[in-house]
Amino acid sequence: MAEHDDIVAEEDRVETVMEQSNIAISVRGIRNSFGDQVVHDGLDLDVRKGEIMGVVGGSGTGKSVLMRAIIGLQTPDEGEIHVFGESMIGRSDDEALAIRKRWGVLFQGGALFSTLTVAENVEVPIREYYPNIGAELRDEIAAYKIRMTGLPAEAGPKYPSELSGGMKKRAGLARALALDPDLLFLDEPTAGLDPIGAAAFDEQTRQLQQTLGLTVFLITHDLDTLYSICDRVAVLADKKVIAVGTIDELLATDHPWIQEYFNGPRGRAATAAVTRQHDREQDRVAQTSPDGRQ
Ligand SMILES: Nc1ncnc2c1ncn2[C@@H]1O[C@H](COP(=O)(O)OP(=O)(O)OP(=O)(O)O)[C@@H](O)[C@H]1O
Repeated sequence: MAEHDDIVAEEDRVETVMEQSNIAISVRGIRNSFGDQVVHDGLDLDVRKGEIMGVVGGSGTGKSVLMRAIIGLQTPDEGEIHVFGESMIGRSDDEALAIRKRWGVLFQGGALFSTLTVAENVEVPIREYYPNIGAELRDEIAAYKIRMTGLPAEAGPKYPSELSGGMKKRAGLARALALDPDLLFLDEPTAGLDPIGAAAFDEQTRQLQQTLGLTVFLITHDLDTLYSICDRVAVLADKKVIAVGTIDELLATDHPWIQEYFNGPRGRAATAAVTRQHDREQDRVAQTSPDGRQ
């Protein structure tokens, strides 16, 4: 009997290790507060490697605070946060450095330095983390990242004030990609963009995620973004993550906020848009495949 228990315990341990090796971000039981205001209490979340995890919730539910806690800008009162298996809480800056180099962050609004050009902004993390890289290589990397995000090369010498909203977001994305990250944090990347610009930004994010094998933690209020590019969605409410899953899985829950959010008029419009897009793609495939010749 004891032997059987040992085998079961060992199997559980192996399963846990394997499961964890597939996890990029693990958050367990965190509590975040500001004075008397408790923003999170007992919040858990796992983000799998290689997925785009959308993070939604009403205004003030603590989506940005959660992101800031994961990247070490906010120290939780309690709980554990692991990124790529490394504990992020209670680490010195030096100890956290190796992990910090593996992520890039696009803050709300882009957060570009207004006195630096786009290229200089992209070079900031390179200067910070790799001070021995020379100016010529730094310039080359910046130019490459700028092109990668769909900006024209001429954007490099421009200042943020000379860019449109969409270009600013792309410049912020180029800076987030400067160190070839494995993990990308995007805080409301399409906020303030017109629908065409937002769809183009989503498409860019999806392409980058697929070609670079990125894991993406994406805070958004944009239903189109959730439907078109997120593999799973985490819903914040009541100081916790109340549900995680594909949109279909979330729709199967009966939480009133989730139902209201995804089944309200905007949710239905986003579903209809995705269905139309899907039908168009099916038609295109049917018309171009030899079997589908009409
Ligand atoms: N530095 C801070 N000091 C005090 N309170 C803060 C601080 N940062 C965030 N908060 C509070 O924490 C709560 C959660 O804020 P957060 O910005 O994470 O919300 P959010 O879900 O991202 O909201 P939104 O969707 O409106 O961007 C808010 O009530 C906010 O006022």
